[in-house]
Amino acid sequence: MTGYNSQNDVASSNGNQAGATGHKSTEYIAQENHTRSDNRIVCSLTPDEFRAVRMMSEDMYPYEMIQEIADFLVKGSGIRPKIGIICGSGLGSLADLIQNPKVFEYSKIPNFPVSTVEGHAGKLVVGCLEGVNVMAMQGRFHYYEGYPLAKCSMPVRVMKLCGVEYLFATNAAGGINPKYAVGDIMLMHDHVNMLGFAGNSPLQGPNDPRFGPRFPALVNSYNKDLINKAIDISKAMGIESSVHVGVYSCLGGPTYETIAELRALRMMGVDAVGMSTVHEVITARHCDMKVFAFSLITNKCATEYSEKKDEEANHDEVMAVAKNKQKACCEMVSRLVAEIQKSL
Ligand SMILES: O=P(O)(O)O[C@@H]1C[C@H](O)[C@@H](CO)O1
Ligand code: HPA
Repeated sequence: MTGYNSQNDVASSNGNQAGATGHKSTEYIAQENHTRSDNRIVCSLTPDEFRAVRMMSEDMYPYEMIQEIADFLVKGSGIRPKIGIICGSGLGSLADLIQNPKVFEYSKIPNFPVSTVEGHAGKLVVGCLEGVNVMAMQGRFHYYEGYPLAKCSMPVRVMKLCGVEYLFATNAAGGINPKYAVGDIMLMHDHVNMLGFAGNSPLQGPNDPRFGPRFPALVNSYNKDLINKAIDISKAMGIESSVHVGVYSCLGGPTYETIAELRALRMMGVDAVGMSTVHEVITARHCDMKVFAFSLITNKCATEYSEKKDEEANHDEVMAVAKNKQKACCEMVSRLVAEIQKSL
C-alpha cells in the first residue's frame, strides 16, 4: 500500500465503531508502513505523532459508540430512565435512594472511562425513584483526571440515548459569595465557563446534528420551573434560609484557587466555584435536556491573604461536609423527582 495516510485511517477506524480492535489494526498497519523492507517511510506521521493522533481518536465518542453504550445499559437494566443524576463529590448517597437498583461498575461498561477521584465510586445505578425511572452516576469524570471535556461529559449523551429528558447535576463547591455558609445549597441559575473562555468546550470537534446544533444557545440553560420547585421544596423542608440561587464557575483544577483568582471570580459575579458540571450542562443543553443543578457549599473561599492553614480548601473537608449534608441533598432530589413525576 502506498500513499497511506494514517490520520484518515484513524478517523475511519473510529467511524467504523471498531473500538479497541479497530485501533489495534490501525496501529498494525502504521507500524508495518514504518518498517517496510525498502525502508521507505510512507506514513505521513512519525510513530509518536501517530500515537498522539490515535490517542485523540480514542477520546472521541461518535454517535454509534454512544448508542452501543446506551443499548448495553438499557438491555442490562430493562429500564429506560427519564431522569439522569450526577452525584457530586461525597454525594454518592443520592444513588442509594434508588429502588430495585441495577448497578453497573464503570470498568464493566464497554468504552466507559473509570473514576479516579476519592468520593466518586465509579458506578452507574439504574432503577426507580419516587415512581420515576432514573439513572445515577456515582462518580463523574473531571478534566483534571486527564480526560478531555468531551469524554468527561460523554455519559450525558449516553443518558440521552437511554431516554433521559432531565439532567440533575450536583457538585461540591467553594462558596465565594460572602453570604454563603458551609453546608448551604446553591441552586445554579447560570454559570461562567472559564474553560470555555480559554477555548475549551465539550462540543469541540465535528458536530453531529443527531445530538444537537453546531451553535447552541445557552441562555435559560437552567430550568426555571425546576428552580422554583426546588425553592418551594426548601421552604417545605424548613431550610430556605440556607438555600440560595446563584452562579457557578468551573475551573480546570485540581488546584484550588488562588486569592487573586477568587477575587477575579467574585468580580465576575460568580457565587460558587468548583471543577465540574459546566461541561455536563453544556452537553445536556446541546441535546435539549432540561437541566437542574445545585452546589453543596463545602468550604468558604478566602478572599483575604492569610497564613492560617485551616482557611485553605482541602478535599477531606469537602468530603466531610458532603457526608454531613447528604440527607438534605437526598431529600431535595427525591422531592423534586416526585414533583416531576406528577407532571409526567
Ligand atoms: O465532582 P465535584 O465537582 O462535586 O467535586 C469537587 C471538585 C473536585 O473534584 C473536588 C475538590 O474537592 O470536589
Ligand atoms: N474550589 C474548587 N472546587 C471545589 C472547591 C473549591 O473551593 N470546594 C469543592 N470543590
